Amino acid sequence: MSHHWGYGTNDGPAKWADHFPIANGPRQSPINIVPSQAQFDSSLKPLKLQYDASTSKDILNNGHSFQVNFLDEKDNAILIGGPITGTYRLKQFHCHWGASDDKGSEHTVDGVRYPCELHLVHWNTKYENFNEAVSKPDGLAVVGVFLKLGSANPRLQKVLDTFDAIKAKGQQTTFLNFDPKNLLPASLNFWTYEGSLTTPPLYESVTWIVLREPISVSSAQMAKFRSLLFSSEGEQPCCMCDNYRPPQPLKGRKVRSSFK
Ligand SMILES: Cc1cc(=S)c(O)co1
Ligand SMILES: [Zn+2]
Repeated sequence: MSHHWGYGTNDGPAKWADHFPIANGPRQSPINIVPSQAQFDSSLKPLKLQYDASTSKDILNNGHSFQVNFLDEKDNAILIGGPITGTYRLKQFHCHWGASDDKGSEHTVDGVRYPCELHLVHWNTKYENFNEAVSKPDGLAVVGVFLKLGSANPRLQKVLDTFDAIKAKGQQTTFLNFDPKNLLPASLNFWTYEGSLTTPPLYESVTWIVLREPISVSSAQMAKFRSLLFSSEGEQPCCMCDNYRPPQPLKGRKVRSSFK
């Protein structure tokens, strides 16, 4: 049976180890990235996000975040190159954000927190499907993109415009023809390290690819993220915010960079 977990005082990140002991494992995420300690690796290939024929399906409030789901029966939207070998398919993207603009990202850079972090989740097609891949050491590759306070982001606005239809946990609405490539920054320079899901079950199955260049988000757009609810319709409304896990111990892991 899947155990209830959340981001509150009684069920939040500090309590996750009670039911998911891997929370104290050797390759947990997120981490604080220290650029001066990252090692440039010239063997890293350029990152390729081939999303041309991406087929978004719907957008869901799953009680932890919003999630845009993609058809992944074919190689419509794939990730190749970078630190990975083989082909990984885009399954979904979601975000983590704060109750105020001074926090919200999961990864930090020299201790700096962004108001929001976007995760594009891909699974290794050497496995049958996402559910097979999600628990394997080389099962997933997640591209992380920081959102930095600034001008309003018109591409992001298309996602935010669906939020009134998915305000409560369990609500879902059709969301077709959205190309997440439009959410990427100009530069695909990245840091990479071996880590985990940042939510239970916290499987240590993720090759993390964190882009150095953030994309912009306005304070008003951040307020729209916070209009979502953790709670279901009819329950006491609980604002969906601070749905981020703080940085975890590096435990000797190396962070590599694709740039000098
Ligand atoms: C599969 C998956 C990955 C991440 S990073 C998350 O937050 C939830 O689910
Ligand atoms: Zn995530």
